[in-house]
Amino acid sequence: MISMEKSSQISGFYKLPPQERLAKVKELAGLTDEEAAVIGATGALKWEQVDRMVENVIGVIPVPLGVAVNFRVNDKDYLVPMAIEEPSVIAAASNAAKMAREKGGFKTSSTGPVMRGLIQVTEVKDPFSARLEVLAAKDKIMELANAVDPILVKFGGGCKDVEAYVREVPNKPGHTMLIVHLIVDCRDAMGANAVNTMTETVGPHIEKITGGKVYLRIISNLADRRLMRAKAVFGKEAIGGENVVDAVIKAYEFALADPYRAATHNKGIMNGISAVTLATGNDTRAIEAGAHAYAAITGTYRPLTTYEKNADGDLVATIELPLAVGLVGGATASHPTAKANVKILGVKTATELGEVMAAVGLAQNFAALRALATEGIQRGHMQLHSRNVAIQAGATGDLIDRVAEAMVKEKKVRADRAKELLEEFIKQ
Ligand SMILES: CC(C)(COP(=O)([O-])OP(=O)([O-])OC[C@H]1O[C@@H](n2cnc3c(N)ncnc32)[C@H](O)[C@@H]1OP(=O)([O-])[O-])[C@@H](O)C(=O)NCCC(=O)NCCSC(=O)C[C@@](C)(O)CC(=O)[O-]
Ligand SMILES: NC(=O)C1=CN([C@@H]2O[C@H](COP(=O)(O)OP(=O)(O)OC[C@H]3O[C@@H](n4cnc5c(N)ncnc54)[C@H](OP(=O)(O)O)[C@@H]3O)[C@@H](O)[C@H]2O)C=CC1
Repeated sequence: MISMEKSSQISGFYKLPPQERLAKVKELAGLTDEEAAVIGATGALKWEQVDRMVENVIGVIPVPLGVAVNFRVNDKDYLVPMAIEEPSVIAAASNAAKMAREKGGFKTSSTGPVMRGLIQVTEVKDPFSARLEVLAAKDKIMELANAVDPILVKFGGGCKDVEAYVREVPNKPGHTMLIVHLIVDCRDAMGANAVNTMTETVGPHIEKITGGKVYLRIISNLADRRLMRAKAVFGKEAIGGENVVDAVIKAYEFALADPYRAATHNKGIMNGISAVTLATGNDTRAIEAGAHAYAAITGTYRPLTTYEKNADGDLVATIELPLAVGLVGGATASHPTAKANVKILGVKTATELGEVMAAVGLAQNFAALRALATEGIQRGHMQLHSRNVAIQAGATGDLIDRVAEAMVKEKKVRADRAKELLEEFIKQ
């Protein structure tokens, strides 16, 4: 925190070289040499690379990168890079993927890499008539949109359709807006820049057609035309018996019945999906926004997965959610670690990436539900979290594992106990 007598108003901060910004922040925030050095350790990334990725750069914050194993998706094996700070997530994904293999792993499908670009048209006198005029001018609108992205069109993508909706403004009864949607196939791009450019390009033409005033022109993160689906059958014996099948179904029903539980259920899914999103340099906020908006698309917030029992008594699990991820554009192609991670994964298209991510989300959710509905989450999770607790208590070297193991054995994974154990071990 900056002390009271120092101001955070620093005009031109962004014009400084990153190391000078770091020095300034060090002075203002009273960082030690060691703290400043940690922030400034850019590792394999060069200062000029990070400085061009975002603004006001002073360093990097490395996040652990792990690889989930055992994934078999559509009869192909994948190593899944996951960037995440939370322990037990990667172990859990690998655990579920191992159990899924017995019945063939994951089967996936999708609706293709299609996004919606939104154009808000206000002050339209006759919105229902204007809507029809927009739809009638669809070909011209698509032509204008596609003219600004010939590369996307060359790859088979581009604006493919136009939709239009008259929306009532809830806090102003009787007051409407016309919302025009550009339906854009983004191929291997996430598509935000491409779609936003298209919406801005066609804006003036939409004003001409409708006689209204165009305001916002922006992609929608509720990517309901870019749905990724995955399914797996977990054999009852492989997961611990028919009672475990029933227990997982009950856990799912809890999420169906109660939005408070559904939020945590979906958080567990996103543990896996966000970790792959980050590892591949994709936009974690776009993915999270899309997933949670889709979970609430019926008006009730619901789990993104389903669980049921088949005729053999095995557990059948499915997932469906929007996943707007790309292999070109954004940081996906500019961040060297993201590029290497895509190589580890071995996906060739953005849709293949999205489908594998759906499988990871399903695996993650199943592992968590199985643990929650049987022994509880803490045994597996806390066992792995115990090392963090030991480090927080000041343990280093061999002492980290000794303190962690002792806490797990005692079933007391707590900071105060870690400190006590550490003191005991140091005295010995
Ligand atoms: C943690 C496990 C996997 C232990 O599970 P276990 O039964 O002790 O594992 P196992 O010894 O039988 O091993 C099975 C496989 O799991 C993997 N595995 C096993 N251990 C490791 C490890 N140390 N490091 C890496 N991988 C590991 C590994 O692939 C292994 O296969 P093998 O290599 O032996 O052929 C299990 O208890 C589990 O799946 N727990 C679920 C944990 C979880 O979901 N964590 C997420 C964080 S909690 C949260 O944020 C979400 C939540 C829970 O709130 C969501 C919700 O409420 O729905
Ligand atoms: N609401 C949101 O989610 C928003 C997100 N963003 C950000 O936008 C970025 C993603 O935008 P995006 O449009 O994907 O990125 P880019 O604009 O960087 O990349 C997409 C472009 O790459 C070119 N391209 C080359 N090969 C292909 C191919 N095989 N498939 C598709 N396109 C190809 C296309 O044409 P060309 O070469 O002509 O450009 C395409 O327009 C992310 O950084 C995201 O964080 C930005 C605004 C809002």
